[in-house]
Amino acid sequence: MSFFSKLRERLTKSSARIGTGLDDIVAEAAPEAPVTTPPPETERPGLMGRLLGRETAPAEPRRELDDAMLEELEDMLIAADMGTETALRVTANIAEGRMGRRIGATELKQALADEITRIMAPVAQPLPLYPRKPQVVLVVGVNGSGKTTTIGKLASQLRAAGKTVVIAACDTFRAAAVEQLQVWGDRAGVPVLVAPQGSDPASLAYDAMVRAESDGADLLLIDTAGRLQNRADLMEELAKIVRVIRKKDETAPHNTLLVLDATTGQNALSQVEAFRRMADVSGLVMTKLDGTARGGVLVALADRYGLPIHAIGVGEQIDDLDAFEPDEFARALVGL
Ligand SMILES: Nc1nc2c(ncn2[C@@H]2O[C@H](COP(=O)(O)OP(=O)(O)OP(=O)(O)O)[C@@H](O)[C@H]2O)c(=O)[nH]1
Repeated sequence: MSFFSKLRERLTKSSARIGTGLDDIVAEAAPEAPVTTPPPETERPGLMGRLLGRETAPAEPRRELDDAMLEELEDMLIAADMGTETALRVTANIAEGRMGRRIGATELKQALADEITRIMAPVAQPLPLYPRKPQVVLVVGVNGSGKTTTIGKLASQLRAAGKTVVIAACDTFRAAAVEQLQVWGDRAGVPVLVAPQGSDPASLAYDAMVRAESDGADLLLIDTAGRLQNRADLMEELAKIVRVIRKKDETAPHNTLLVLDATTGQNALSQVEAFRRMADVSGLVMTKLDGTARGGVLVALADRYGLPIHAIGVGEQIDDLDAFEPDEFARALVGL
């Protein structure tokens, strides 16, 4: 099943479903109100249909767009993790030119999808690849967000594109994390540099730079620890990794990817804040979009930070990393 049908399925099952929410908002005031405006061209039967006397589908319920309806819309978008500021702005834009008009759920969904696409389009950018060798990609994020999995998927895609890749397992604190990365490295056919548990991550990062340079690798992907609860330690650890890799290449790291778990909803926003304070985050990977109805948080993230979304995780398998397609995402999110 494709990601978007998976996402759509989740959204229709979930209590946070935007599409059904929009249907409900329109239906709420619709039954008593007589339909005074003709249905739009798209809802009228075509010429052939009229000639052949085909039945028209029953007219869609409509509701006059007023302040009360806008407020309901705003509340629903906030409940769908879009964040207050973004929900307000999106609602205001939808209202423009439509106030006082009777509108149906399809028009409302289309208008919302257009707004979401407009916000998301600028952030849909694949990971930029540079001629510089090795291109150093520092991968940050809290434990469990999907860093290891994402590095494995990314390494596999880069290899398939003909790039040579080296991975450094710089979360030396957790033996399980290192083992897991080795499994992913094997799957992707990419060497994984490891160090004994508890050893200095920065010294491993340095060794990895030496190895990547001597191998002539195109990219070095560096996994890091994600213990946000020890923020000061983590900040120092990341700063030290950056310091030592700059001894080999003062322009490194060339990308700092923040991996975010989409199922955490609004929490993703505070993780962006925290990691931006610790590292020069250059782009995002949103994982677990296959398992959530909280995709609205991507809109809030894009609207607030404008950080590129390089890829989305849509499952646990090696090829479950997709490019982010704003239009398809918006349509799936609103249930079109
Ligand atoms: N459904 C789904 N699961 C994912 C996705 N990405 C990662 N996971 C799962 O999320 C869990 C955590 O992923 P990891 O890659 O281990 O996360 P991590 O950030 O490296 O965490 P640590 O190893 O604890 O540092 C694993 O069970 C993954 O299989 C995704 O896109 N979709």
